[in-house]
Amino acid sequence: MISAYTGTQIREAEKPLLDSGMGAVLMQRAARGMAGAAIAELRSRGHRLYGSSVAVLAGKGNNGGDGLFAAAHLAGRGMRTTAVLASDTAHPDGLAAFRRAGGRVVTLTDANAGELAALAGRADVVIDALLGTGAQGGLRGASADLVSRLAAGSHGLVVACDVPSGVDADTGEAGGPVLPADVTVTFGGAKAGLLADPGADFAGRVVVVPIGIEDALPWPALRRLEAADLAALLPRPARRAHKYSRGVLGVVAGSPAYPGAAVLACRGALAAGVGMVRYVGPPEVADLIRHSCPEVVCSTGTVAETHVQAWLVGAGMDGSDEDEMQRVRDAVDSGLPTVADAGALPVMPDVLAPQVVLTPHAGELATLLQRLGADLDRGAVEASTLAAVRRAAGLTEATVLLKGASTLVASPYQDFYSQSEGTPWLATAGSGDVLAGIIGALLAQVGPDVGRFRERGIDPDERWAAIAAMGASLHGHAGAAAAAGGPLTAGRISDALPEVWGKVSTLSN
Ligand SMILES: NC(=O)C1=CN([C@@H]2O[C@H](COP(=O)(O)OP(=O)(O)OC[C@H]3O[C@@H](n4cnc5c(N)ncnc54)[C@H](O)[C@@H]3O)[C@@H](O)[C@H]2O)[C@@H](O)CC1
Ligand SMILES: Nc1ncnc2c1ncn2[C@@H]1O[C@H](COP(=O)(O)OP(=O)(O)O)[C@@H](O)[C@H]1O
Ligand SMILES: [K+]
Repeated sequence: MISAYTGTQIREAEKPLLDSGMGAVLMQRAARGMAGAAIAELRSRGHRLYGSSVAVLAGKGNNGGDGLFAAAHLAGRGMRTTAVLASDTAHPDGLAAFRRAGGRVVTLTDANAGELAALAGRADVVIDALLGTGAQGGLRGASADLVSRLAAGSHGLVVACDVPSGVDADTGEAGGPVLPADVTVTFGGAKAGLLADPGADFAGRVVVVPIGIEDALPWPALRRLEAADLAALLPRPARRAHKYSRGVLGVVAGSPAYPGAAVLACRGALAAGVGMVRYVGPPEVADLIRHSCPEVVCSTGTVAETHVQAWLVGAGMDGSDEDEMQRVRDAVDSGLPTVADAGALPVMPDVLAPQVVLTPHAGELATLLQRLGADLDRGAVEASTLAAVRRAAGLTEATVLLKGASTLVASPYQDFYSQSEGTPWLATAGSGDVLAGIIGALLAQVGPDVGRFRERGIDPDERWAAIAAMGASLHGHAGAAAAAGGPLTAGRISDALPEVWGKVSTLSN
């Protein structure tokens, strides 16, 4: 499990060490770690260290200090180093070390931003150390101008110091121009803003450098399940298992206009190991399901008549069929774990419960939040994904999964996840229906098994968020495997899932 923290959490963990006079030691650890990561990245790209050039963009705070010390280490390894100071002041010890190591120093002004962007653009490595966790808002003035020009032109490898400058470490919001990093070297623990869009767009690969504060870190602001977590949490059928003991998922989905969504959701669920799928809905949709996936048991019954462990509602529903909408409401009212997607979202009661997993994309989340009184549109959700998904979980008391390049999951309590195993090829029609099917299948199988989660350090009351995150992770892994670098159609995510599941679940912990 990857744990990520807010800047405030990291500062609080650092405080006892800073109070005991260890500040310089922490900075040295950070700077050494950053220099090491830059060297490793350069070598992996076939560069020789000696004679390569590095430009460090240094702000006036401790982030700039880290960057200057790291550049001093690189100068000591034979690299040609230039520091672009963003203001007249710089971290005094960092600057002194940099000068002693033979680095060249230039100061940014409004007049020379273009010239210095060109200079930095010619360096083999750019270290972005303008702003870190102490940033208030995005880059401004000449620094913003420098970064805009650098980002727009050609440049070498970009290593961000702690966070890409201008990305809010807590939220991932970007309040101005940001230089996209190839690698972000972050200190003491990952920052939540590196795992949430738009921050994740700029972070590149994230490398965490321990600096000695790790034991003092609190409960993380955001977590990411890794393959080992999936291995521990995914169900395995017992020897005496039968289809009912393995979990049955009820599906209320599809409409005469969108029957395919129901098929894709059922196929996702079947591929995710559920014992049985029971479909209840209009005969036209049931006919297509019978033809496309004969494993599904179809009926026209009510929710009360259908014995299941979990429900999937809403995929491909357009709200035109009142019987279907009644089934959606009944499924949610049943109190069983329920994944509610697409057409179910507009008819959800305002207040739900954590075993209801809502799966909006950004546009649907904006509509949901507007209904609950918030004044924000799709763009505002996309600019502030973590805050938006948290707000939705807080208001609805449901588990909310926000789909996107990074998929965020918020429980209404304190657990938050970000999964990003997928590929942009997953942005294809029907992909979300498959995700709903996978999550529904997991809810039916592992929803009742609180022990499994407790053993993995997950509070049983918070397991719904973990299950949603497991679904997003499997969906991403399967999508990446199926795409294999090329285009993808949604049905192939399900086709790839059993093999991905098999590989992941045999990993040892
Ligand atoms: N506290 C510590 O001992 C450690 C801190 N570390 C580094 O220190 C960083 C935090 O340092 P600081 O608290 O000095 O903060 P920063 O270096 O992130 O920035 C703060 C400085 O920038 C100015 N500033 C804030 N927002 C601005 C904006 N939008 N535009 C222009 N200037 C702005 C502030 O006035 C302040 O002078 C971390 O990100 C990390 O890189 C590491 O060295 C590890 C140890
Ligand atoms: N750029 C992207 N990178 C990775 N995954 C993505 C990207 N865009 C979308 N996805 C994933 O693809 C799925 C799309 O779901 P959704 O928007 O509901 O599509 P649909 O309604 O067509 O089924 C979600 O799981 C989402 O996280
Ligand atoms: K930075």
